[in-house]
Amino acid sequence: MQLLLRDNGAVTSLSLDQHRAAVEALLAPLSARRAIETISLSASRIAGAPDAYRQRTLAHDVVSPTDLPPFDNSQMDGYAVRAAELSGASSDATVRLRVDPQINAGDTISAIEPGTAAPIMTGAPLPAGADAIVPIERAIPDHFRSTSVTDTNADGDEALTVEFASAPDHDEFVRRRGSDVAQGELLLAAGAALGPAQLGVIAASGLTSIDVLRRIRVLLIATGHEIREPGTALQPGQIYDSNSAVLSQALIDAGCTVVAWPCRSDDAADLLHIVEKGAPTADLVITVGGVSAGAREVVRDALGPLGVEFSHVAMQPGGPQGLGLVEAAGHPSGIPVVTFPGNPVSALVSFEMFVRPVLRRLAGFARDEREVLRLPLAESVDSPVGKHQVRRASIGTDGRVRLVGGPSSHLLHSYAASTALVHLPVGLGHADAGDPVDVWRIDD
Ligand SMILES: Nc1nc2c(c(=O)[nH]1)N[C@H]1C(S)=C(S)[C@@H](COP(=O)(O)OP(=O)(O)OC[C@H]3O[C@@H](n4cnc5c(N)ncnc54)[C@H](O)[C@@H]3O)O[C@H]1N2
Ligand code: MOO
Repeated sequence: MQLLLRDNGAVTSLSLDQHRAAVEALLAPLSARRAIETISLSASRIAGAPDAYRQRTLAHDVVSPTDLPPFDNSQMDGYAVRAAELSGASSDATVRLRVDPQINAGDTISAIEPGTAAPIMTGAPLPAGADAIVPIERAIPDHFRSTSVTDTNADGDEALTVEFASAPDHDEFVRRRGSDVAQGELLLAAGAALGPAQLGVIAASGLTSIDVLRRIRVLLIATGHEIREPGTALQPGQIYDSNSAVLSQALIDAGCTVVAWPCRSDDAADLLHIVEKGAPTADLVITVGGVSAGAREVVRDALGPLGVEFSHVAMQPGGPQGLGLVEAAGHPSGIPVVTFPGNPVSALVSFEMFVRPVLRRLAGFARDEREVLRLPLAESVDSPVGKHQVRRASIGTDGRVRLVGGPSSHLLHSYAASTALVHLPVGLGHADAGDPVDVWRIDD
């Protein structure tokens, strides 16, 4: 690996917007490089392997192979009629029609004779000759009768009949073939996120496989001599690795796949080994920890000489940030590397602020940014004037926002108890109870 694009320079100070723009520019080429994969579709597959279908976006436009609905059919349980035959019907002058055989959903397409009405169920094919449906509630009688029942008409003929006291409009309660989407029309556009309705319309059209964008593959490297895997015994001074869990889940939620490969060492060679081995099958490397001002900072020591540039962003938590392109096998232009600070709250806030929106845009989600609410504070708050501070909070039933825990970036438990992030921008310094602040909901 060698230095690409960036020089290993001194730490620069950046505004939040400057770092956001830098991350966006670094990751932008990922959209052009994304491979396509074909996934098979069926309800049993979706239920059996839900992860394969979650947070997916279409690689190409999909054209409908069929009309939907595929044939004219009834929108109501009722009678299929010729509307013109009932044009004079009123409560004073009802029109009586002979009842044809019943048509159920799934029956083949039949026909009605003039002067007849066919009992028809919702979704059943409209018989030839009919051009309107009268719901059963508007027929006399307002319930279906057995074919063994007969009425005697004025001529003395015995037949099952039905009366109508009003005239339907032409096409009333008829669902015309192709009225949802016609064969050859765009079924779903490239980039469409596949939610329930999108997967449903693909199934309705009879398609059994679709091309989707391959997920962005992230090599996630939590670092630190002190971190250990939960479930193993801790020596004094060691802690369990929470950042691997925090960011794996955050990345999966953003539509990525993750290889979490912690570096439980402060030795730059160990980190470089992980990058070298993991990068060929990844699109993006995210490291956590090892970037501040300590005597040994594994990320800074290992990746600084390779071109990753470290800066201090005017944000708290999440001040120490880094990014760059690092040469790696399988990446002719270098693999993008984003480095987060190690405090777990700093790492997750960094992800929220800089990476989540870009990854969601790359994944094609219409809602890439968090929803911003403007809500009054339930209490006064102080913030560092020169920094954009992000506090953890919850939204009360009174619509006021209550801070959860203090500003320190080790308070992961407070984050876990929060439903919102509160933004206290550069220059604010102090806000009183009742003052409005920008709030992101994070409880979706
Ligand atoms: N003299 C200075 N000290 C520090 C500065 C500074 O500017 N000058 N910045 C502080 C800020 S702000 C932050 S944030 C941290 C960032 O430090 P690092 O990115 O180098 O992270 P570490 O030192 O490796 O860890 C910080 C903290 O987080 C814990 N940690 C790390 N990894 C994990 C993990 N996977 N799971 C759970 N907890 C983890 C680690 O034990 C430390 O307590 O630096 C400040 N210092
Ligand atoms: O900026 Mo550090 O991320 O506050 O704790």
